[in-house]
Amino acid sequence: MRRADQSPAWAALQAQAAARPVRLREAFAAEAERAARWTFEAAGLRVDLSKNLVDEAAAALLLQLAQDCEVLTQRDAMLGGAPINNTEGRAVLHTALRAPKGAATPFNGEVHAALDAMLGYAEEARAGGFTDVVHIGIGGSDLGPAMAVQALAADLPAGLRLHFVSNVDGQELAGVLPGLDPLRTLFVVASKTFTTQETLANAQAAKAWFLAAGGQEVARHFVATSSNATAARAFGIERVFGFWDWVGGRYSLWSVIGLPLAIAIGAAAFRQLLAGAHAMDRHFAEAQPARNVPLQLGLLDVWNRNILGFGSRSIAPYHQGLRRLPAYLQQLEMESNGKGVDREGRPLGYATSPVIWGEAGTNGQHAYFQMLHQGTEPVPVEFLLVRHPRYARAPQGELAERLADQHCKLLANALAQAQALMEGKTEAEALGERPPTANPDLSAEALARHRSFPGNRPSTLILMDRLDAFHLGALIALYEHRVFVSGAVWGINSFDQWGVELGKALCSELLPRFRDGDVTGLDASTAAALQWLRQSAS
Ligand SMILES: O=P(O)(O)OC[C@H]1O[C@](O)(CO)[C@@H](O)[C@@H]1O
Repeated sequence: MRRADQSPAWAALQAQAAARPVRLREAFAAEAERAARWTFEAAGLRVDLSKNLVDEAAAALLLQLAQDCEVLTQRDAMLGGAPINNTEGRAVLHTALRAPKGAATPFNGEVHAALDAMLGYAEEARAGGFTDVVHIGIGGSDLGPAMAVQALAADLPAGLRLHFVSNVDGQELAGVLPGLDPLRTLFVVASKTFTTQETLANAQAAKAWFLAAGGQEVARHFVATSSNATAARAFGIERVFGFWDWVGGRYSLWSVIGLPLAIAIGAAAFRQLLAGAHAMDRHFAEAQPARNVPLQLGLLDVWNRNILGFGSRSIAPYHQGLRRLPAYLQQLEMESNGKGVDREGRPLGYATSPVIWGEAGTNGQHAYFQMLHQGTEPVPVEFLLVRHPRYARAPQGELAERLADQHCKLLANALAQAQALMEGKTEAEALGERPPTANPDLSAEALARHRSFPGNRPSTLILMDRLDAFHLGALIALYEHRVFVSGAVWGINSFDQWGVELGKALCSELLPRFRDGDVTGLDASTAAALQWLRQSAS
């Protein structure tokens, strides 16, 4: 299997970008079919790549690159259950979690037994008189359910509140507990390993609060989702929903880690989430390379990162329910592809994961879009738009009209931003403008330079009819597979995360020093900070 830089297409892509850079204004003027050509459909999602700096020559070379790097062979190995997480000797089978019952996918029987048990319990909990569910987990054991519960808030039953506690900073838990009735609260402790410092600390504290506040029947009020049932039981939790080592933390929403989401939206909707993801899996497995959306997106990511040199990508969901999507995607992409060596441990000579960041629209517009439009470094932006809003309680009368109008404003803002990034404004176009707030002493030419926009800044539109469980499942699976594709081209293992270990180990060494004040052997900066923090804490 070749690595990206061993493919002849690699150098050809660099040459292509240097010799024939794409100018979007001109490309749209010259290509009547450009929007249609670069718009793809999969599993209910419509993805428009036409405002990216790509052309037919680049597309052909990217497909050649994918072929040389055997991306589709790697895809088939993943789907078939080969141990592609080579540093941990594990298969990577989150796709098996959303395959329908009876499908010829690995572990189908075990998967559906665990799913049925989890969904059966979710329905039990929904009917069990709980008013609050507190989910305690971090990283992949938090971000997926936390993001999805917000995204599907319209499906939550009245009278049920979901809380997510992840940070070891006790202020988060302390902000949640006081509003709770221990007799009507369910705690779900989620940790694949059941060794994670933050989760265990929060779970211990929650249990202590529960007992002190008059809670009884820990077995009814605390359940766990973990692949380490022994540790969960040692912690004192009887009911443990298990899963397998071939489910990576950041790919675990589809497993029992999705329990709080299942409680929030119900078993039927959770199955819809799986169905949406499975529809995307099938598309990824079966669609022709030229129309395969995850493949095309993953290759575009390589083009943007390595050939055009863009160091980050901004996620702009124009949907308040998707406000945690950027955080979710940060883990998905940066923990998966933030690697510096290839699968054999050889250093890479090229960049991997971009920085992923963003904020829900339109809020981001009033914060950092200035930089996106006029900053010195172009940042590809991904706009997510939903045609029909959904509300937990349908607004009535004038409010309904006003909110419908606001939805149009939301969508118009998203399209306008993408347009502005692409079209820009030349100095000549800006020359005649002098807004009342402009300094009268500034020359017309200088002002025009301040008010012009370089344009030609790439963006992608991802559209869907409505944000329901099916479409959310498809969307997340789309992102999972595109991350897989870029990782496969880069020749890296996208499914381990050794980079988180050093900090964890050093934290364990530092923690006792906070108690005894011993700074022996520490670097001067760490020692000084630790001593200062100990003093100010007392
Ligand atoms: O589910 P666990 O084992 O508590 O791990 C939580 C998270 O911690 C990490 O290992 C990183 O520290 C993630 O990969 C994982 O999602």
